[in-house]
Amino acid sequence: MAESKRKAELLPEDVDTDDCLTSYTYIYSPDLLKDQVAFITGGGSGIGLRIAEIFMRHGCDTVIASRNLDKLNEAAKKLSAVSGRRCLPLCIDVRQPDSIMAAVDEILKEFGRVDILVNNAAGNFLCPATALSFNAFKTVLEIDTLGTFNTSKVVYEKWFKDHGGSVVNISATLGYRGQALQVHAGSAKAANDAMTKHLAVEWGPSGVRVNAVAPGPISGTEGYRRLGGLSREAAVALQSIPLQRAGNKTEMAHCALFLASRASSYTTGAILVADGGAWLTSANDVSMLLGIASSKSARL
Ligand SMILES: CC/C=C\C/C=C\C/C=C\C/C=C\C/C=C\C/C=C/C=C/C(=O)SCCNC(=O)CCNC(=O)[C@H](O)C(C)(C)COP(=O)(O)OP(=O)(O)OC[C@H]1O[C@@H](n2cnc3c(N)ncnc32)[C@H](O)[C@@H]1OP(=O)(O)O
Ligand SMILES: NC(=O)C1=CN([C@@H]2O[C@H](COP(=O)(O)OP(=O)(O)OC[C@H]3O[C@@H](n4cnc5c(N)ncnc54)[C@H](OP(=O)(O)O)[C@@H]3O)[C@@H](O)[C@H]2O)C=CC1
Repeated sequence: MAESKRKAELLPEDVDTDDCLTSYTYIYSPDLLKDQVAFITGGGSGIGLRIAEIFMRHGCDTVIASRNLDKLNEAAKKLSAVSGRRCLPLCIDVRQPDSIMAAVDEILKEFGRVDILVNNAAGNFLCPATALSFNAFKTVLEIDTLGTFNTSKVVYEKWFKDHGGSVVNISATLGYRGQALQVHAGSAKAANDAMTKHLAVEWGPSGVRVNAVAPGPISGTEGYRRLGGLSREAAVALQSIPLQRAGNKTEMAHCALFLASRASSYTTGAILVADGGAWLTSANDVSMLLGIASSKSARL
């Protein structure tokens, strides 16, 4: 098969824009999430923004929530324009349970329901353990792990407990084999994978499914830029991934859509690995591939 054809098949329409897609071809029924409401943390940028867009293109209204309200307001306008659905931007810090409680009260007042929670908010940077301050490790744990628990608990208690629902956590395969410069994020995401399974068991009887998507390197995102994805070395390193490329945001949104929707109605406690096979190969240490030295004082 010609190389160009093979690559074209691997890459669904996507451009590494920080914006919404200019065109979209449906894989699932356009009505898959019709009239549902999704609450997406960190939905104003990157993977979260694309998840919001794809959900809205499938008939869903969304709430996008994070710390920067200006960014969210701008994103919400664009999302509504491309989808014709409603998007409510709300300011929250997932480390602050009070801010989540206020947001969920607002969602229930505005929409009268919430069907899907996507725990996408996270923080990460490359840093060797010796240079990582106690507060830096704590901060990443607080955003990624406590933030996921805080948001899940509030949504469960205020709505899912009595009405059922679907939780989708955005994890990462970066720590599956262990990696230098990533002890904070790898530990946080590993805890989240455990949390996914625990909550799936505990909340299943209430009709709540809890699943996770575990991405590898996803282009056109802050995470990709922060971890060196735009470097020349990364272009070479990406060839060590079995699918020989980075993933894209639309591909992650399709995984989240599958797990959020009735397409996966008998699936709970699952972690859907979407990393092109990256973690299966031995050469998957980002710092090693990018030639980043893990010196005692390095701060990247
Ligand atoms: C991408 C690689 C490409 C190619 C490689 C090719 C092949 C690889 C093959 C396989 C690999 C497979 C997979 C890996 C690939 C990709 C994995 C990507 C994972 C991405 C995960 C993400 O989470 S991405 C999300 C990115 N977005 C963000 O981080 C935005 C949000 N972030 C923030 O708000 C901040 O950065 C924050 C997390 C620090 C929180 O901010 P705030 O609450 O304001 O906290 P601060 O007060 O600023 O800081 C708190 C303490 O943290 C210290 N700190 C801050 N920044 C750094 C840093 N850069 N280094 C070290 N320490 C830092 C800060 O000093 C504070 O500590 P003190 O002790 O000083 O108080
Ligand atoms: N990009 C990649 O290659 C990979 C990404 N992932 C995961 O995908 C998800 C999205 O990452 P990506 O799109 O790259 O990065 P982004 O930086 O675009 O997304 C992170 C979002 O989290 C929000 N956020 C951060 N801290 C908080 C907080 N305390 N409270 C509320 N919201 C917060 C940010 O908004 P604001 O600043 O307004 O608060 C931002 O919108 C993350 O869970 C990440 O770990 C996993 C593997 C690979």
